[in-house]
Amino acid sequence: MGMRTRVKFCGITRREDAIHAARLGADAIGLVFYPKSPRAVSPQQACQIVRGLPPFVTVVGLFVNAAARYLHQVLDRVPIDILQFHGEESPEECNRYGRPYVKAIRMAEGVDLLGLEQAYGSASALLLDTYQIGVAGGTGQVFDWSRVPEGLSKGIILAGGLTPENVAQAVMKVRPYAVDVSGGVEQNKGVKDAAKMAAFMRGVDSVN
Ligand SMILES: O=C(O)c1ccccc1NCC(=O)[C@H](O)[C@H](O)COP(=O)(O)O
Repeated sequence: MGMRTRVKFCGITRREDAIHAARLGADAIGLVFYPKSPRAVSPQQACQIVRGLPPFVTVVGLFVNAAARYLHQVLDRVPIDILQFHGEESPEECNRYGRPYVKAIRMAEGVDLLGLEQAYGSASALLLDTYQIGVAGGTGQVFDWSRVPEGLSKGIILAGGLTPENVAQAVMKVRPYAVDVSGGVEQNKGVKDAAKMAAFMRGVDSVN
């Protein structure tokens, strides 16, 4: 049996969704600190969401080209375990906070993943997300999974348009370290659907 694929539920805005994620055995929840996102949370909301979360559920703080000052403000207030940079942050910027981080790569045409893996050598993992002009992330669209090259040495976090229906196929095809989902388990933007979250976990477990 191979290693179990980790699961991250991203764009959590309600405490009950965070607790449900933990009960289902999710490995991580993502909080979006990007004011333009419909799933954005303030530091205060974030603290309420993670309060009472059981241990060993990783809290990921997602930022898009954020000012260092804002990022420090969030880190001072919210117990974040790992940063996710979802914009055009350079490796130097990602390293500036002395915290583990994941770098999101939008799968635009011609993207050189092997080169990016070298450039972001200090990243814990690369997160691969769908490229859509003018949208920073949370597109709800899949990209062509066959574009993930073999020979990457870091774990891949697969994102972009995953759903309870397609996640098993995605895991079989890409064999990622983890899968990351937002829109595919929502009722409305920012509001997760408990049944869809459970179905998503079952989809992942069906392959492991
Ligand atoms: O969720 C957002 O609104 C968002 C905005 C800007 C940058 C990133 C954003 N979300 C990132 C994610 O939630 C994940 O990449 C997600 O797994 C992909 O989203 P989805 O296709 O909806 O599953």
